[in-house]
Amino acid sequence: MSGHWCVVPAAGRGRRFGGDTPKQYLRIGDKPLVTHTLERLAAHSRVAGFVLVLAPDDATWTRGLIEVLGKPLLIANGGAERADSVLAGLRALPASVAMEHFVLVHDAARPCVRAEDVTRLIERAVPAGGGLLAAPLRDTLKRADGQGRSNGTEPRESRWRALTPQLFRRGELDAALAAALAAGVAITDEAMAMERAGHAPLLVEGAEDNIKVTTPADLALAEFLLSR
Ligand SMILES: Nc1ccn([C@@H]2O[C@H](COP(=O)(O)OP(=O)(O)OP(=O)(O)O)[C@@H](O)[C@H]2O)c(=O)n1
Ligand SMILES: C[C@](O)(CO)[C@H](O)COP(=O)(O)O
Repeated sequence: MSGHWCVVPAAGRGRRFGGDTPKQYLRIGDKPLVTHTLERLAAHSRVAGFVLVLAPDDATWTRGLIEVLGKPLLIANGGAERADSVLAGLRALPASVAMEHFVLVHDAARPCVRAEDVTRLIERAVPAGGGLLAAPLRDTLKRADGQGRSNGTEPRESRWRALTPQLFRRGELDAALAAALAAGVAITDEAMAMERAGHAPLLVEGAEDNIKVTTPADLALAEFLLSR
């Protein structure tokens, strides 16, 4: 059974997190957040290797930092936005990864991803032509008026929160991201670029605890989740 390479965007600055150290290099226990993410994915039998996308000036953070057991790890330079970084990562994949082969994209900032969710995504999204882990919205959704008050309630039926990994054919995702970036469209996940290109990504329900570390409170929650 063949494996899938994974592009891991890790070139962000963590502005919402604050502080001088980009959040992906903050330590949880004895290792940086990004290493937890890579090791969790590397333990999955269907993950073949990684392209880790780093900010060009992050070399000092990564020296000797990333030991991922037993799987190839390539490095690519990230861009201004996450979508730029993901496209750079796709273009750094080995030539052995054919354009029709499915590749995973997973945020470095999501260290709690569950192996069974990655398995479910691969098994369901490959036959469907591509898809993403997502969680159905279970809270009531309010629309803010800009002055800190609610001025309405959004329908939550058929509303899902996109997670990662997301899984698409290398060539189709490259083309969709390149087209969206060329058109100046602000793309926040791979599925958005694929939707814009006319695809219908499969929503594969994933665990709510596959959190993205965005704020200090998220880091504390990730530390708890990883300690279980
Ligand atoms: N130009 C960018 C921006 C983000 N990312 C990565 O994409 C993932 C999700 O992005 P986010 O959580 O927004 O991280 P930051 O962009 O660092 O956060 P902020 O928006 O608060 O600066 C992270 O692993 C981040 O490192 C990236 O590779 N390249
Ligand atoms: C890709 C993502 O994690 C799906 O929810 C999210 O869009 C990333 O957003 P960010 O602002 O780049 O963290």
